[in-house]
Amino acid sequence: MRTAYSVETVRAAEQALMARLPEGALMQRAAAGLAAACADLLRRAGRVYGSRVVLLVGTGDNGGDALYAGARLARRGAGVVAVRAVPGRAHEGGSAALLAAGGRVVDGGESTTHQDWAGRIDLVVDAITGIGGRGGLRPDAAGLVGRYTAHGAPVVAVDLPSGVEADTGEVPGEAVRADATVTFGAYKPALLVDPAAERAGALRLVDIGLGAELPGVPDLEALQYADVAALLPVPAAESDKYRRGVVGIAAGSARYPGAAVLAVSGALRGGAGAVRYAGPGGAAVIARHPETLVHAGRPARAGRVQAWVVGPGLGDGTDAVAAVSDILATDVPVLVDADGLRLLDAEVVRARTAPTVLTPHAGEAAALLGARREEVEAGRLAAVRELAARFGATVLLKGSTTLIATDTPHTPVRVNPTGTGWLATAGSGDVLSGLTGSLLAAGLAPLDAASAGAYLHGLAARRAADGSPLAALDVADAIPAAWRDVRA
Ligand SMILES: NC(=O)C1=CN([C@@H]2O[C@H](COP(=O)(O)OP(=O)(O)OC[C@H]3O[C@@H](n4cnc5c(N)ncnc54)[C@H](O)[C@@H]3O)[C@@H](O)[C@H]2O)[C@@H](O)CC1
Ligand SMILES: [K+]
Repeated sequence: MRTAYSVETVRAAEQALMARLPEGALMQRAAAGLAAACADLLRRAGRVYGSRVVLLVGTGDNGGDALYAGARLARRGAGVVAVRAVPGRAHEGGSAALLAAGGRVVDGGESTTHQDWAGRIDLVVDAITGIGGRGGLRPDAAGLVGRYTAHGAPVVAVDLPSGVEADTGEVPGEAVRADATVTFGAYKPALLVDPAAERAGALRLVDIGLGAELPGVPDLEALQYADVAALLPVPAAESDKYRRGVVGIAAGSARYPGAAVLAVSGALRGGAGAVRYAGPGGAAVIARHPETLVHAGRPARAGRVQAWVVGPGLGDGTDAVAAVSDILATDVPVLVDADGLRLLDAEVVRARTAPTVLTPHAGEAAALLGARREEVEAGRLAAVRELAARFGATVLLKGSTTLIATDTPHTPVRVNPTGTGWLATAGSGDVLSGLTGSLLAAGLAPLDAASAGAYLHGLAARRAADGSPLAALDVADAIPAAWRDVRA
């Protein structure tokens, strides 16, 4: 499990650890890890000796980390120039160390030899702000970043790309775009949540001994292969199709019969023992998936299921309204997606005795919150938490970073690490809801079903796309391969 902690938690842990260590020890650990990461990058393109490194340093400890790391690189023969974002102000001990190692310290506006390096810089280290940064880069700092990154040298961010909001992943103004980020002690939420995360590049976590001081429950967590493998249902010797779980799908309409086929295609690969379809798309479903149990009438009369999926392609006619109300009235877990979300009443969802999972994209989430789509995209973490609280539900917010939150206090928000831009294709959400519903029917808890579903779906999409456009059914067809990857 990859975990991330808020700034407040990281600072508290650092305080506790620092109290037991000699002055400056933590910064030295951070600097050693940063220097090693920079040296790796320099070696990949050539060698450390004789390379040219520019450190963009702010006034705080983030700059201090870079200055001490720069001193280490200078001692290995790199040419290192620290450029101060604020004239005359940078971490004193770090500046002295760099100077003593043969590096230089200059102000942003100064005309010095390092400017002749333009186009010949091997590495830019961004250390303007770390967890102490607020409100996007200030204009002079942004100007400095623009000047030194214009020639395309690789950029390594220290702790965080400067200008992003550490706790939320928001990017309120100008921010650094890094090729790699070397972070200390723990991941911060911004490193896992877009739009900040896509500015961080490859992540490297440096152990500074903070682990024992961090609380057991993080703010965010991202499942990895082994975590997903442990969640996936495996049929026991005595299992039969009913014991493995039956998932009901209420999707599709005369206008959108394809949504029924897509949701069923996801559900068939999700571990439930049988898929029951209720709605007007039965003929299309059977034509593609003859193993489905179809029912043409209202879901209430479709027979017993262990979980329902309602919404994809349902439209907003009287049948759609009836399907949503029938299904929300049941005492089994329900996943509501797409058109179903437009017919939701928060009070009805809150009053349910069994769990409810909502799977909106940013536009649907915005409609549920009464906000603008851009607001949801800019503040994904706040949006998913707010929706979970308002509806008393588990909410999977789809998008460039898919997030899953529950309304249970002190439960980390899950970040899905898989996926591909090619997944932004019509019908792929229908496959995800079928798949996740199937995992619910197989007995996974809502948070686990949603996060394992998103993980498999993203992995299947990567396999199916392999660098080319894909269709939603391709994603469904690749789910078994993704499942095998995870369990391998
Ligand atoms: N606290 C600790 O124990 C450790 C901290 N470390 C480093 O220290 C960093 C935190 O240091 P600080 O608390 O000094 O804070 P930072 O160095 O992250 O930033 C604070 C400084 O940046 C300026 N600033 C804030 N917002 C700005 C903006 N938008 N544009 C330009 N300048 C801005 C502030 O005026 C302040 O002087 C961490 O991110 C990490 O890199 C590491 O050395 C490991 C140990
Ligand atoms: K930084």
